[in-house]
Amino acid sequence: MASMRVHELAKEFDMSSGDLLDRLKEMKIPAKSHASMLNDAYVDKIRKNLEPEIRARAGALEAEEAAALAAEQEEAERKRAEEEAERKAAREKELAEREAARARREGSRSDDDAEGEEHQARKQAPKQPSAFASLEQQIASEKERVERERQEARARARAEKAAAEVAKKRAVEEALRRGHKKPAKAAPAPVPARPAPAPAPSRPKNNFDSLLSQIEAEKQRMEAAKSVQADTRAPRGGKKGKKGGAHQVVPELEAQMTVGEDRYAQMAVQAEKLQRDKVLAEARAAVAAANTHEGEGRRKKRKEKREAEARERAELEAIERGLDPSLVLDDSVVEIPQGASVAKFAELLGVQPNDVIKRLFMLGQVLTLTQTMSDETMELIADDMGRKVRVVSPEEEYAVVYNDSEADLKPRPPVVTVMGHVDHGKTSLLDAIRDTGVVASEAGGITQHIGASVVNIGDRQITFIDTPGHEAFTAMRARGAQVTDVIVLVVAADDGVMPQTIEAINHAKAAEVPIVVAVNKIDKPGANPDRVRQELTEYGVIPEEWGGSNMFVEVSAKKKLHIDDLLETIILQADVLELKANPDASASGFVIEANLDKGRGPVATVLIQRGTLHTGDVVVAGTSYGRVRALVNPRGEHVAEAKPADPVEILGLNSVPTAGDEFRVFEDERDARKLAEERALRARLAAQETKSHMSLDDLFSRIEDGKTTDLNLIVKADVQGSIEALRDAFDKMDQSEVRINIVHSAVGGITETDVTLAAASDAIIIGFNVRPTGKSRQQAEKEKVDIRLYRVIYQAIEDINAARVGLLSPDIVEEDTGIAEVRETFKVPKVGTIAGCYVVEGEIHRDDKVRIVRDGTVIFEGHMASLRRFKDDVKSVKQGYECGIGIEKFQDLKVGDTIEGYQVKEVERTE
Ligand SMILES: Nc1nc2c(ncn2[C@@H]2O[C@H](COP(=O)(O)OP(=O)(O)OP(=O)(O)O)[C@@H](O)[C@H]2O)c(=O)[nH]1
Repeated sequence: MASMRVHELAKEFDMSSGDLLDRLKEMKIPAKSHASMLNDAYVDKIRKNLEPEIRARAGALEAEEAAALAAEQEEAERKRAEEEAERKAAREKELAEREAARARREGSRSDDDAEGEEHQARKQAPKQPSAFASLEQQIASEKERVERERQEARARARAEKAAAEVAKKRAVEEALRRGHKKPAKAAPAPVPARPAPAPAPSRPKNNFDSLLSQIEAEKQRMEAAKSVQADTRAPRGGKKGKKGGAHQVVPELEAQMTVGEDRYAQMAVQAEKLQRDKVLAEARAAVAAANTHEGEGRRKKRKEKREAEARERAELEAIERGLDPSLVLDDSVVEIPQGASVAKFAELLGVQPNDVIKRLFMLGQVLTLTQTMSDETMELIADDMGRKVRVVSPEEEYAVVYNDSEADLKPRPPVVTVMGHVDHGKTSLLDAIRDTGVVASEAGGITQHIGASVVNIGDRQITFIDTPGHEAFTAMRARGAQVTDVIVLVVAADDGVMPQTIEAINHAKAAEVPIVVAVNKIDKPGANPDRVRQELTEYGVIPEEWGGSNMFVEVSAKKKLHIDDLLETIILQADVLELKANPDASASGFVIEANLDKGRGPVATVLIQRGTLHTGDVVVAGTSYGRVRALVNPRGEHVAEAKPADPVEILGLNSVPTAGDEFRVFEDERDARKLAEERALRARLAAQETKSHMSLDDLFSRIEDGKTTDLNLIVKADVQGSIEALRDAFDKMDQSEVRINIVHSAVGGITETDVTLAAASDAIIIGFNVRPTGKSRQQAEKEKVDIRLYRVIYQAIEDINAARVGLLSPDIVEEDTGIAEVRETFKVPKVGTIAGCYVVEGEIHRDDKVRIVRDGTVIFEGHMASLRRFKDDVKSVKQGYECGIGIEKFQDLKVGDTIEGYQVKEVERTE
């Protein structure tokens, strides 16, 4: 036996669910609502407990019903008898009255016998009442019949209802007895054979005052009945099924209607059927609605099921991949700063750093917590973890847009770059300008090379970028550093327009910078300034006096002729440009030169473009940052501030920035540090990412073998300008066969890290006026990293070009002999400085050429003046011995310097 719900059981017992719940409570059977499920045991117990009660109730109901029925029947009988008596009395009274009237009429007729035929006819009229009397009787009997039938129908309905109730109770008893889940379906509700008739038309009054009105009423009733009947037989086109339609046709019902059956009964049956249909229709609609609802519910459930399955799959996958499943379900994108360390990456993703390290290891990358991850690696690892990340560059993070109002802008000096063909006199002209300007008046002629100079003409200032030539200009521009307002194009009057003159014009035009032409060397006999003017017109540089827009000045750098004119012309050109900047803001600009100063540490010359820079300001310049310890102007003076277009040296940076780097003052030192460190990490990473192995000697054979098309270089130099110049030269090389990549470049000696990086990225190290420091040389030998040292750029370019075509075999090579370390220095009168040294490597010879290396940088090259052991001159000193060394024309030896001995040897070409 299955379980049942409370309401089902309540129905079985013909009681309300509430009542049953109360009883269940008494029986201590747990059930909360009508929908609560009752198990078999409880159902049995309930039945057992309630059976007597139900039985008794059914019995009581039966007796009660029988008594009520009897009383009702008795009452109906009594009423009927009363009515019958009333009717009889009325009829008798009426008959008596009629008899009396007739008697009266008989008496008067004997008095009126003499009246005529016509009168007789009229007199016969009183015979009419007898006809009406018959009709009256008919009406009365009809009314009587209707009333009787009505009474009988009522009694029958009551009896049937009582019988149905009794049957139902019996069924319940039967069910209880048989233990059925549900009682036998209760007898269908008896359809009253003769339900209450349709409302009768206005009932005639007992005294029948107006027979005509009664007749009329009867007619109306008949008509009404007829119309009802007609309606019930209306054509099938009727609005079948319309809610609330009282006279709809039910075809199956029509068939049920027997011709002889009482019309009212038929109508009642039909009404009931209609009612049932209506209920059914409503039920169907409700079911349909429920189905629709259920449909939606099902769809929703299906969707939820699908989602749950997908989630489950993702979770399983995550578990298989060793992930925290909850992370997989997180769709949000995490922003990670570029160059983030493993620890930072893990922290931002909210994952275990060990997990990240493990995954990195699986990818073949062995990184520690503090090591940085590349953009690609971060994305790979994140993807591996089922996460989404977006790598944000520091520039993006700290992006800033300057928006100065017109009122804040003040006039500023112009910034000028000198360009021109080789040997046309750029350097000489700059020197001449400096001599003309205030610098020339400085005592002792000490000039401070900071990468830019300032000259004053009256109360006007002009800033010159010291590095002449378009290489530096282009290199700066390539890095987004547009610092030049005016270009002075130097053209030798005796030589005219040459290839680099044209290049310079093109660069100036590309940068949309106006050109002032300095026709130089006019002191020379073969000088022809007009020819220069003429030639320049071909390249769109047209003198003002010829209707163009370019100002021309004829000068002699050597003889310092018309230098003032040139400066005034530059001022004029600047006035045309209306150069302005906001001086009342935090400073920003570009690094134009940077190096590592022996005594002062990292030094950067910056050109202020906006705002005013003060000592004590916190700045970021490329990957460097720091608080400005001192500001030095081009005259070597310490200044408290620098304004727009001022070049100034910054002391206090933590490292050497790169020429072309943007610099900016930060309010918060922590932000400055963060940006700089992130940039530095990114730079290191970029260097680390390139991997392969290379030597300049086998470049050609590799190209032939089709093994490589890349030449990776690490460039170290004493000044940034050399790096930029080399980079620019490489950019111009034909790279169709060999692509040259500078994977890392910096100012300073060649370190062990450089060698490691070179080994990792299969790069060659190129050094300009720098030397390997510490154990880097040994490491390079061990790792077979090719280190090439040069003094001039063109040698490096020549070598690389030669290597590309397999011609690399230098005629002359420098062979290192030995290295001595300066442990002490002595001032010897009339001789100069003598270094007390210790030979750490090889054997150093008296006739060796020497390099003096300090902090990895070659600070001097020359010859030995003396080599002594104790007081004796010796020819050589071997590793592990002490000696005294004097250097020709160099007295600045310091403890910690290394003296490298080498010999220049001719080597036969190997091709
Ligand atoms: N007669 C004469 N000689 C000049 C003049 N200006 C420069 N020179 C000479 O021209 C040569 C080249 O001068 P630089 O100033 O080195 O020329 P540059 O354009 O800087 O050369 P690079 O740096 O090699 O591109 C030097 O020997 C100068 O002395 C001048 O006005 N008259």
